[in-house]
Amino acid sequence: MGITAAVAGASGYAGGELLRLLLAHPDFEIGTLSAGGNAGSTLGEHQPHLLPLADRVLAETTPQTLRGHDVVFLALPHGASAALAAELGPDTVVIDCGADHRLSDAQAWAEFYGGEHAGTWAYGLPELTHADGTKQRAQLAGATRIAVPGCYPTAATLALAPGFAAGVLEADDVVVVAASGTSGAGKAVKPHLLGSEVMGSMSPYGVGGIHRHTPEMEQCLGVAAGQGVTVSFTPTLAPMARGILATATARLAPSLQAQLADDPQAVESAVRDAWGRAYDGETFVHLLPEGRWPRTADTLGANTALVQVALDRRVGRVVAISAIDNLTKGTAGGAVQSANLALGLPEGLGLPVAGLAP
Ligand SMILES: NC(=O)C1=CN([C@@H]2O[C@H](COP(=O)(O)OP(=O)(O)OC[C@H]3O[C@@H](n4cnc5c(N)ncnc54)[C@H](OP(=O)(O)O)[C@@H]3O)[C@@H](O)[C@H]2O)C=CC1
Ligand SMILES: CC(=O)N[C@@H](CCC(=O)OP(=O)(O)O)C(=O)O
Repeated sequence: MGITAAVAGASGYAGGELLRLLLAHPDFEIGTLSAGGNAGSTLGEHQPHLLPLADRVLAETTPQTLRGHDVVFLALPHGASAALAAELGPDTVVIDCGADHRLSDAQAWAEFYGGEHAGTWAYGLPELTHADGTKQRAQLAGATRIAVPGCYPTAATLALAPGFAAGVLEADDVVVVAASGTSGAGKAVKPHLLGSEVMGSMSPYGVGGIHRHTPEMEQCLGVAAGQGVTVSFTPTLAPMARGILATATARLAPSLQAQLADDPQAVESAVRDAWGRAYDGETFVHLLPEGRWPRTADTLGANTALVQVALDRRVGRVVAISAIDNLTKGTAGGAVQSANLALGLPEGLGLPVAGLAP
């Protein structure tokens, strides 16, 4: 008998991507599928691409329907997971795709989300490089409660963390601008996501340091730097269903700044080496060869992050770019990768590394 997995929020985008990946995973058996108002309908009505599960009836999302599985994946709106997880028993591995347990700073939670902070779970970004050179995956092995990162923080962190861990970047001048496909906003109907609004146009939103992923990026990069990092983040909406392209820039650390005029080549090598070291041997995060740039199309449907880094010599800034599929590495793929680690399975088991381009 395989490892039994329930998916709450199965009718949504994140839930659908979780099920696509779980269907291809050799060790998971898919148990309860649940939803909110759509409970009682079949999965096929909401996820027609998941043919093998089309006739499964969606249960209500309650502790009773989710109990009795080895793993429960929660792909629910913010605020729904704490009460459910409390009823699931300490031995059940709970993987939460929502934001409720990502932040360790209750004040940041109150400022960006409002309401009471539900507590902090192990942060599910295995490739996050810490200041001491270790990786976040060490904290996920055997964990029973895991918070899956937000999609933008996944992209921004994987782009910049190597530079902070290696001490080549300044912590107080980080700028991230990222473009996301519309599936990042979920399935619920929103006027600004109508096809006629999105097609043929790109638009910014959450401008001015107010997007709730800002403190999450600062938390991740702070772990990499071993000190506080401040980030100016601007999200934009792109006319595509999936994908995030994050462009992140940060000022060079003072020692490298000083070296720039005399020996720019040495500075460039120090920068490239930092990223090369961090991602050498990683299955899902790739530093591209020099001169090649990340494209969202190359990550579609794959649990990968493609990263490139360059030095802007003229202004002494490092430019790091990453591409992910927001629903795969940015949500469901990251969730399954973390579940593999929690359960002692090979980290990459069942996860795709090949994208869908063009
Ligand atoms: N989309 C993305 O790229 C990312 C999403 N996430 C997170 O994943 C979670 C799900 O997001 P996403 O799939 O995009 O959202 P969707 O709106 O597409 O799906 C939401 C799911 O939750 C269910 N649901 C809604 N309200 C309730 C409720 N009160 N009780 C039980 N179930 C409910 C819905 O069921 P019904 O159909 O019945 O309404 C649906 O299955 C969110 O926390 C999101 O922040 C994280 C990273 C990236
Ligand atoms: C395009 C778009 O709208 N994206 C979402 C982020 C998606 C994500 O990662 O969400 P959670 O933190 O909610 O899990 C947004 O900006 O709110």
